Parts: sequence; C-alpha cells; structure tokens
Amino acid sequence: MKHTLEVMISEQEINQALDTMAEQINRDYAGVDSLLVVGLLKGSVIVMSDLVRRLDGNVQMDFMTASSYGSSTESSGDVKIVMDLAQSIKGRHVLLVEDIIDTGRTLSKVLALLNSREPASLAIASFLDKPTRRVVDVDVKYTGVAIPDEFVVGYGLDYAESYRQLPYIAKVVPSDGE
Ligand SMILES: O=P(O)(O)OC[C@H]1O[C@H](OP(=O)(O)OP(=O)(O)O)[C@H](O)[C@@H]1O
Ligand code: HPA
Ligand SMILES: [Mg+2]
Repeated sequence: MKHTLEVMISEQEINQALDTMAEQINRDYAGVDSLLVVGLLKGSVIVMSDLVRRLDGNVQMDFMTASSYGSSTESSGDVKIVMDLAQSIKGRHVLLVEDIIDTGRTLSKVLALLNSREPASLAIASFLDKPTRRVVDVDVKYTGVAIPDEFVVGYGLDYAESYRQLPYIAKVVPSDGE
C-alpha cells in the first residue's frame, strides 16, 4: 500500500509519558525484592529499554515473542508463541511490557500462559492503548498514551516490519494509487 506518515506523538511527548509510567511503577514496586520485566518481541524492544532505565531497585529482563499481525495491519486473531521465556516465573513479580494493546488478543493469550505458571504477581504496562478496538478485555495497569483507531508506526511499532526505529509515533496514511 502506498502511504505517507503523519507524526502523532513526538519524542518529547513519549518521554513525558514514560516518566509518568515509571513513577507509578516505582511507587507500586518499592517494597519488592526483585522485578522481572518481560518484553514481548519485537514491538516492545524500544519502550522496554527506555522504561527499564527509569526503574529503581533490582530489575531483571527477559523476552518472549508472540506474533499475530505478520505483514498486515489487521490482527490475524491467531496469536502464536514463537519464543518462550528463558526462565521460570513461579513466585516472581512480573511486569509484562508491550508497545501497544489493540484488540487485546496478544496480551490475553500471553497473560493466560504466564498466569498458569504461578507468578507472585503479574501486571501489564503498555505504552500505547487503542481502547476502541478492544475485542478481548485485558486489565492494563500502566499505560502511556491512549490513541484513536489509527494504524501507527515508530517507537518499536512496525508496518510490514518497517519503521520500528522511528523515535516518534506516526500514523500511516494511505495515499493515492492503491
Ligand atoms: O492487541 P493486539 O490486537 O493483539 O495487538 C497488539 C500486538 O500486535 C503487535 O505485535 P505483532 O504481532 O505485530 O508483532 P511485533 O511485536 O513483532 O510487531 C504489537 O506489538 C502487540 O504485541
Ligand atoms: O497500530 C498498530 N501499528 C503497528 N502494529 C500494531 N499492532 C497492533 N496495532 C498496531
Ligand atoms: Mg507488528
């Protein structure tokens, strides 16, 4: 699809939203020995690295890969766990970090899997939230910015694997010809 990009959330706005998220997380986990922050690849990789550098205390990191969008702008609904965590989460305090919650299908699937492993606690931090698109209800404890129903890229988010590196978040606008 031919398209152009329109900036929706600037780098400065991203940083402000991250500061607020990190303050809330630091407050909530102040009494906890260690926090395992789990990023869902690939989208979360940028927000994960920016968020953990704002966190206090003993923070550990792990990653898993769940994929449903492929090269499309529509979720397939078929969420696959492509790569699992490297460690047990039984008895751990786990914070799952995502770039975006859209239909909620990815997070609900991953949440069910991780909950079955009996963590001490499990909460979700998603930088973006598209609440009007929700198909499955998911309890997201920390969110950065709520956005309207637009397909966005940048700051980890891709369109057919491109644009993840942009330091801002932009809307994908279809242009003439297709
Ligand atoms: O709430 P949902 O409708 O499930 O959409 C959100 C998910 O979709 C994207 O991942 P994608 O499957 O595109 O993989 P990626 O992280 O590698 O881009 C995004 O990173 C979230 O994980
Ligand atoms: O708006 C989006 N952009 C990129 N990837 C996504 N995955 C779910 N929603 C989106
Ligand atoms: Mg994607």
